[in-house]
Amino acid sequence: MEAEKKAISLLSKLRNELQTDKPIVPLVEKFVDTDIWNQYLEYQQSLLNESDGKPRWFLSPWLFVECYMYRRIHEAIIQSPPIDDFDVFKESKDQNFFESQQSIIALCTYLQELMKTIEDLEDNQLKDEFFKVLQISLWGNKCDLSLSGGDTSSQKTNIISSLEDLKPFILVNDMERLWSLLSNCKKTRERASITRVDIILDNSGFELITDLVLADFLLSSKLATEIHFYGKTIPWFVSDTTIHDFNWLIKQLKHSNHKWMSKCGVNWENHIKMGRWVYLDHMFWTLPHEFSAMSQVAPDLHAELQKAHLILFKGDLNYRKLTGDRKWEFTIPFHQALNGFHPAPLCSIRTLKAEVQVGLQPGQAEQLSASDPSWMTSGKYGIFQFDGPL
Ligand SMILES: O=P(O)(O)OC[C@H]1O[C@](O)(CO)[C@@H](O)[C@@H]1O
Ligand SMILES: [Mn+2]
Repeated sequence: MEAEKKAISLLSKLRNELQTDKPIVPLVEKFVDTDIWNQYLEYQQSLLNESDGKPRWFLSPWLFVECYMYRRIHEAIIQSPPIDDFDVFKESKDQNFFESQQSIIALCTYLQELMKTIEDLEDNQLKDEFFKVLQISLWGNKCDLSLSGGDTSSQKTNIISSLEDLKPFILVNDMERLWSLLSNCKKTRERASITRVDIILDNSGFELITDLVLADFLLSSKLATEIHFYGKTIPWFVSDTTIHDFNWLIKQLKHSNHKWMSKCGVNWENHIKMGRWVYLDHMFWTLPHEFSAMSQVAPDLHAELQKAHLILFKGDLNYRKLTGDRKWEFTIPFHQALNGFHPAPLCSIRTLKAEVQVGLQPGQAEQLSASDPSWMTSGKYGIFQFDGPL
């Protein structure tokens, strides 16, 4: 109880700093990333003129301040042993999973049915199925909890039957290019050589299920032979996946009473055991840096990603970090907005929740603004935006 009281008082202090636009203060508790965070704060300070004073909540870049808020929430927890490994968002993440049960059952059933015939599918049928699981994973990204302030945001309808109706909401659609890349890898792959797809995960609960369905499909269709998943080392943006969420979810499936749900759980655990699926994390994903800084700030991670044949970045926050969260012209090429970040061919799979979007056709953004003013932030629109081999 003493620890809880302490954490709550630290969190109240944080809320007060935020609400009254106080200066952003350095982190105090020693942790693996403390020095890097404090250096980044100094860098933000260096961008200001003398007269502008200190970085502050209402004034500093949103990407930085929003990441900092989640890192300070974590600081309040690690400063309060013995509850220093408590995940303040765990309850809402689990709730999202349980509330999405029906959709999860539908997905697991769909996947297991597909598995029965996958070996016999013609190329064009396989491509159709690939596009389906990609779209499932895209719309799975609607269900994050940070947009709703942690309120429930689960998937209650059957996503598979909605795919056709949702197609007009895909603003950039590079699915064909993903197919070309992976089907080419499959055709030209020598025996025993590998095709590795890395998935930079976003939210736990329903979205994670959709990502695992995609990952399982990639293996079963032989479009890939190995999947590396990246999650977060600390609770992040309410719903993001940590190793505990990842393991918890697979266990939930495995022990489910539903035949196909538990089959998925068993298969997925097996993928992990056999090393076909590898879960990794790295502190870089919970730093405030944009991805073009990765080769400098986290060269080991950058070198690791270079070994992938394709990297899929799930979610809105990853898109903001890919593009540096800048006020880009809507028509600027994605490649340019990446600002030199290209460890391997990569694709953003994201529903739009923040005001950054590049690579649109001339006039497309203007048309959207006229017909649907909240198009950039409602999560209603989505993209598959690919930056191919150089
Ligand atoms: O889980 P996702 O798709 O990264 O969404 C997180 C997004 O939600 C917000 O926290 C609130 O809209 C954005 O700032 C952030 O980019
Ligand atoms: Mn998220």
